Amino acid sequence: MTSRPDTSDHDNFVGQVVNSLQLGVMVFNASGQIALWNRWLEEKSGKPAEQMLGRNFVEAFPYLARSRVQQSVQGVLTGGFPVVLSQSLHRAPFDLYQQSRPDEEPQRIQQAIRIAPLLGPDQRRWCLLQIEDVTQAVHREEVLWRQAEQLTHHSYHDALTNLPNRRRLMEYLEHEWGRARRARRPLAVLMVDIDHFKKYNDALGHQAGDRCLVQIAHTLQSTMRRASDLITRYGGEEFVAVLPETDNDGALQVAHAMLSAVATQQLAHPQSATGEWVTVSIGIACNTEWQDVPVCQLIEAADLALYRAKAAGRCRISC
Ligand SMILES: Nc1nc2c(ncn2[C@@H]2O[C@H](COP(=O)(O)OP(=O)(O)OP(=O)(O)O)[C@@H](O)[C@H]2O)c(=O)[nH]1
Repeated sequence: MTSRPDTSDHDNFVGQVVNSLQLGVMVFNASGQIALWNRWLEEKSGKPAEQMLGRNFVEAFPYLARSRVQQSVQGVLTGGFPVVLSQSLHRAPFDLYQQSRPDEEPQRIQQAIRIAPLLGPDQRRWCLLQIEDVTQAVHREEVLWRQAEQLTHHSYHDALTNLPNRRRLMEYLEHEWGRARRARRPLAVLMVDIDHFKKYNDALGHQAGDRCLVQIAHTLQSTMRRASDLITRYGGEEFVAVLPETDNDGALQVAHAMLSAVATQQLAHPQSATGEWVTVSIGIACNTEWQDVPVCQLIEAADLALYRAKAAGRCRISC
């Protein structure tokens, strides 16, 4: 059972309750003047109630003139409909600060704001504005977002080279392949493979092999010219590039750029039968004759072309 304090002490008691709340409570009277400013607000704003009571919204918060908060207070006083301001759109409208430790800089409080109508003692509509400190919730949300972004990045990128991985390749290729088929536009797939890479590992060690893969990955990436071009690590020492809006001639140009970019690196390969530097072979498949085949056939065609480039002596391109 709850008991009600003596009526004479009631106002003091309500005042005590309001000042003990761990949230900001502000009340505007029917003329829009601040009629209540609780202790939480005094502490977080550094402004005592005596300084704030009787002031209207714009006078008290000039930095919120014509803001969504001011409009909402006015809307509640005139229309009487409660408003909740989304914390992601209106994170910290009021100048309120929290200092966790004396030696720390005060941090601006992230705020969730509710504005609701009240029936005032003058029987007119007043406005209650509550401010909740949601700094920790916002911080947790940001951490979760960052983690989700990292997870997405890891599931679509290769850990060694940081290039998009095979999963990303297949999703992108399906998408672009569908578009190219619908619009009857060209699309090219290039399969790139490092020559004699097993011998490179055997001669220089697996870690040197890893460094070589990273360098070749970045070199191939540097040859991608359009925003829609995508180079991916297909697996092992194989890379696949997707070039939308690119016909066979365009694909040949990119493949030649890849061969020379790799040659320019002059990565010594002591065991290569092809030359003294690391080289790559490239197979090209273009969709002109493949309008109605599934995407895996385009990859297979590029793979076959790559096989021909290898068989013909490596460090070359085959279409
Ligand atoms: N260091 C390193 N080696 C890898 C990685 N992935 C695949 N390899 C190696 O790449 C080599 C590929 O060998 P093969 O498929 O025989 O091809 P290759 O030696 O390049 O010969 P060709 O392609 O015919 O020129 C294997 O020795 C794999 O172990 C990797 O992430 N790091």
